[in-house]
Amino acid sequence: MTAECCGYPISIFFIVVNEFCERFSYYGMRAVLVLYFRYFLLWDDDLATSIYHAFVALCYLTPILGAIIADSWLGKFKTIIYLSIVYAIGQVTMAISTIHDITDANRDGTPDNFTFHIALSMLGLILIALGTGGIKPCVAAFGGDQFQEHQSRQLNTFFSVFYLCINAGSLLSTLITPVLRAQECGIHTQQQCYPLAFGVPAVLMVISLVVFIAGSGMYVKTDPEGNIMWSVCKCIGFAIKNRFRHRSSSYPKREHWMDWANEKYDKLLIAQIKMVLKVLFLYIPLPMFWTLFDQKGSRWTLQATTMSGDFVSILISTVNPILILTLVPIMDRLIFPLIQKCGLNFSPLKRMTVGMLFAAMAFVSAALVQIEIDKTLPNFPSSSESQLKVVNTYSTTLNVTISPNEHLLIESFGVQLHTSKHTYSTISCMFVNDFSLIHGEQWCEFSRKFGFGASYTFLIPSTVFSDDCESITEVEDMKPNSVHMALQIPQYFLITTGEVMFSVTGLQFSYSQAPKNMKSVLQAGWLCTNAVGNIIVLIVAELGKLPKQWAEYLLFASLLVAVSIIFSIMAYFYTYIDPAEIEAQVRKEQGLEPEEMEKETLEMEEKDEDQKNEQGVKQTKI
Ligand SMILES: N[C@@H](Cc1ccccc1)C(=O)N[C@@H](Cc1ccccc1)C(=O)O
Repeated sequence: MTAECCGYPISIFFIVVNEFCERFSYYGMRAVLVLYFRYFLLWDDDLATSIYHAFVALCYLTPILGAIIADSWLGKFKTIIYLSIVYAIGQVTMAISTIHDITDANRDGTPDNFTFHIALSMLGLILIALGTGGIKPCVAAFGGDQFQEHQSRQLNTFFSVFYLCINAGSLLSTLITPVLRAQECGIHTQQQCYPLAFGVPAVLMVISLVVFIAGSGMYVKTDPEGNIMWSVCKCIGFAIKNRFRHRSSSYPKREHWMDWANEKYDKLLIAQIKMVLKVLFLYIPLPMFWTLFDQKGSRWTLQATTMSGDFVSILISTVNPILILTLVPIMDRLIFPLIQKCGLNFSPLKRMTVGMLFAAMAFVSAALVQIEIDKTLPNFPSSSESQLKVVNTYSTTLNVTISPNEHLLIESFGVQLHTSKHTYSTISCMFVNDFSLIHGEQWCEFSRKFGFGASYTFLIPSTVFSDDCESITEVEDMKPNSVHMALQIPQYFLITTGEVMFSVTGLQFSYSQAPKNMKSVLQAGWLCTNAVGNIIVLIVAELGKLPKQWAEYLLFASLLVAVSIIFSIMAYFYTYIDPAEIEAQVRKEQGLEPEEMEKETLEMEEKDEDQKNEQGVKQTKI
């Protein structure tokens, strides 16, 4: 009997606090990682972003490893502890790699041995990816394991609270770590304080581990039932081989292709594999959601840089977790119960489909914003056009006539331009920051705010020597960004609503539909859909760019709508199961008690090994 508080096992308190600290550590480190590559290691933008994305992709591929270790070998509890130690070591290594004084022998403020810092930070990142990815499927599943059968309502709430903790941790850290980086620190010279920005996430990871260990006495710990993944692979392999051997029509068909493993494998194992495969099959269309979701970190951020408004980076990194913290309680307490009261069955798979549609709507909204932005952007000559700029420095308007040419993109400044068809009146080029102009002995102070995205030309006549700064003419060649960033709020709102419906539900669904001994594996499968989604972003969005950004947004929205239709059809044919009930039923059919079942599986494995050994002996004799 586990200790309870308000119907919840007390042990989950340690698990959610552990998750909060771990996510603080992960997102905090991620928030300053590209800056570290760019300004500490002095990598160019391309290298910095490529290594960053490679690291993120690795973080979502390692869950499979963690799940196999947990379900087949160490169990979830020990896997979380061991991999958290690896993770904490990785964070500490990363923090040490950012101390410039270690190799700054000449004390000029820059490291003298970049190879040392690069090697150490890469080692740190590999350990972090192994740790964060490895424990990810285990922590959610381990949290679920703490609940008993009568606590199914609390179990669903747990996954929502778990998601809230993730976002509270990520929100705080993405706000705090950039501020820590902006501090100055150092032994010989004062530099931007990367050791502090990476050190705090390292401390949080250690705290996360300590909190998890502190709850040790209270957890429900399930031991792994032998090397389950190996047994699963062998069983599937045998079913395929056996089916192939009996492909002639004289053999009667079987209900499921996995039933071809009946001759050799335990019925319970076969039933469990069927449950897992059914869910994994359902996951096939899901990466498309993440393909859209993950573009908010790339495409949408770039879109924001062409808009007006301050605090771009802070807004971008915090809007998602802030919305999650607001929307999860609203959905759980208000929207879902209301839908239920209306007599509608809003099942998990329906929620996920609606989540996809919300993400598609977010992209339609992004496309509309893009169209507005495009209207304000300057015209640049295409590869088949030429551009002509005419600048008039006289104080009176000049008339210039140009013979018509359809390939000529004409801009003119202080000039009435006549072609046979149109009259143009525009402007040209170039300073984008506050500056002082020095001309001989004369200073002309320009102190004004230049709008982002704008381009200016300052025309300085020779008369400027006669103390006449006023005669300098300012021409605004390109207008500053004028579409306000607030227009992005609807798309962020829609995608986050989609995330709550899709991701929180997916987490619950993956847990509830998995057999007891494969909970982590299905969580890892769920996380893999995200890794695949990221890979699709890299392939489709990077290689196959459409000429117009809004068209690309609409293309992604249409693809997701198509995928959500396919998913809804697949979901229609999916029957929700209670894995524990099916397992009990199979056991009953076999007339076996649970312990006997385990014994039988072991005997089967031993027989298998003996057969192999025998064959080996025979072969040596021949
Ligand atoms: N909403 C995200 C966290 C986030 C924080 C700051 C900026 C963007 C996102 C979230 O809850 N992530 C979860 C679930 C998840 C989502 C996508 C891929 C894997 C897991 C997380 O565990 O980090």
